[in-house]
Amino acid sequence: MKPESVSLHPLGTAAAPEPELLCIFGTGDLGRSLGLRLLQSGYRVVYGSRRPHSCGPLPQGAQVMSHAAAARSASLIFICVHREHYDFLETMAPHLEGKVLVDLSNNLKKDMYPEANAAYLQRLVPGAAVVKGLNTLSAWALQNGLLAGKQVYLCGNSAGAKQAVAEMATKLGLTVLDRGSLSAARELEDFPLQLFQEWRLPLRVAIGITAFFFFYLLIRDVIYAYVEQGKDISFRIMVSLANKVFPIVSLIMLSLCYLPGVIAAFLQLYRGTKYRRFPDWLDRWMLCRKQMGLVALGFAFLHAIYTFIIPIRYSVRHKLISLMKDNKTTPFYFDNTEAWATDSFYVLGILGFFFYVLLGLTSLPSVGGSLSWREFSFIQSKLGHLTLSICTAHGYIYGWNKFLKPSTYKWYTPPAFMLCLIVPSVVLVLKALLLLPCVDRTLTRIRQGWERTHPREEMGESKVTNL
Ligand SMILES: NC(=O)C1=CN([C@@H]2O[C@H](COP(=O)(O)OP(=O)(O)OC[C@H]3O[C@@H](n4cnc5c(N)ncnc54)[C@H](OP(=O)(O)O)[C@@H]3O)[C@@H](O)[C@H]2O)C=CC1
Ligand SMILES: [Fe+3]
Repeated sequence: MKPESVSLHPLGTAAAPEPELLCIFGTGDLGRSLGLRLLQSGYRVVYGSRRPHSCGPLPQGAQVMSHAAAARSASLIFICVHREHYDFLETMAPHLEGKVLVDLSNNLKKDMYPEANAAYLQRLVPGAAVVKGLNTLSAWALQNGLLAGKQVYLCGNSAGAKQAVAEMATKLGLTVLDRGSLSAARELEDFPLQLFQEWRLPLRVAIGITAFFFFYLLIRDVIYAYVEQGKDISFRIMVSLANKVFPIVSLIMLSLCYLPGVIAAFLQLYRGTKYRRFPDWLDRWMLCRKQMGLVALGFAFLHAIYTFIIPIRYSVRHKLISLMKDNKTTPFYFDNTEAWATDSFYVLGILGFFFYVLLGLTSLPSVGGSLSWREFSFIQSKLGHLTLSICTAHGYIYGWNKFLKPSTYKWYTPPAFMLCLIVPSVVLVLKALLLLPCVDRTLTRIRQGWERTHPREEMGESKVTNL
């Protein structure tokens, strides 16, 4: 029997379609990095350049031609040229008829031009479908392949054109978010200009608290010793003073993460509804809680590291050795209470830091994303308040025997650690009030949509409707 004929070609090779050809105008930083990434994702790339023969090194495998020739060969064109040079595209308009143009341009500052770059491009080339997007990427991220899961925005008037760009972006590993029509282009162009937007408030608060406590401690510790005792202990600025400032800032910042939640709860209780907007300042505060927490964690890290180096400092070693040499060791009786206090102080510090790190880890998108909403809110709220309680207790135990000593109040001022306990204590007391069964029940009902209507408001409203 004759055997059945078998194809000697590997499966599907003969039928494999040629990879799609994409065009890039501009052989600058962005053009080159984007081309490289597209080639690595399996596309073919053709560059359109003013100087096809002298445009410098391009990614291996890419072709380079004049703008017109490159535009003819592809249906999707990335415009990697600064807006200032877009005018050449007007003369190119006949070659760009029916093409999808991706505008990746950014400006140096907001409102530089009366219209968005993408709208300007659409006006220059009315026959093309302009899509604004990918402009939040950087040439550096493209070059180094740091794209996985990164969110990019698109907008444009043609659904088909947006679909084509979205498919390409997904293939690069990006997550695409459609922001609607081309009228959103200005908003998209403003995104890259927002420099660390969510970090500004937390950083400003952290710098403010750090500066205040640094000078407060400088006056109380260093200047006081110089003026009252004639001692120069300015070297303490480097470690002792810094290691007092860091935990203080950390604890205050941590409590500032939980204070807006507590204020919001009281506001909801007072208003008897959750359907009224919070004041703007509270909204803004709530939105930067994660950043506040991370700044707090940073300062806690510094405190932990600084604490480790204390025993190896020159001044500490000097003090110990001179005590031993002079044989001036004062009788050192064992005090059980003191032992309990110091051990508890260290243990609370360690536990507090451990929960702090746990909180920080759950704020990472990769970890937080794997948790359900209940798990996430349990960790951020219950574990958060537990961390705050432990760290506050750490602070109280630090000063347990100092509160009543007159020598603590140099120049009639309270020590810094006492001041820093005010905000966390207030937060914890308010939180404890919210946990009272009667308050908690009402708050839970409000959060489930129940509303306490004010008879006066009702009357007012009915009066208005009667008029
Ligand atoms: N660099 C980045 O990380 C990012 C840049 N962008 C945006 O991408 C665009 C390009 O940026 P970038 O690549 O950094 O800039 P470059 O200055 O590195 O490159 C711009 C390219 O535009 C072309 N070009 C310059 N002048 C003209 C002209 N008169 N007419 C026609 N083409 C011209 C040139 O290519 P040729 O000589 O081949 O014609 C040049 O290489 C900008 O709008 C920028 O805002 C957006 C996101 C990130
Ligand atoms: Fe501490």
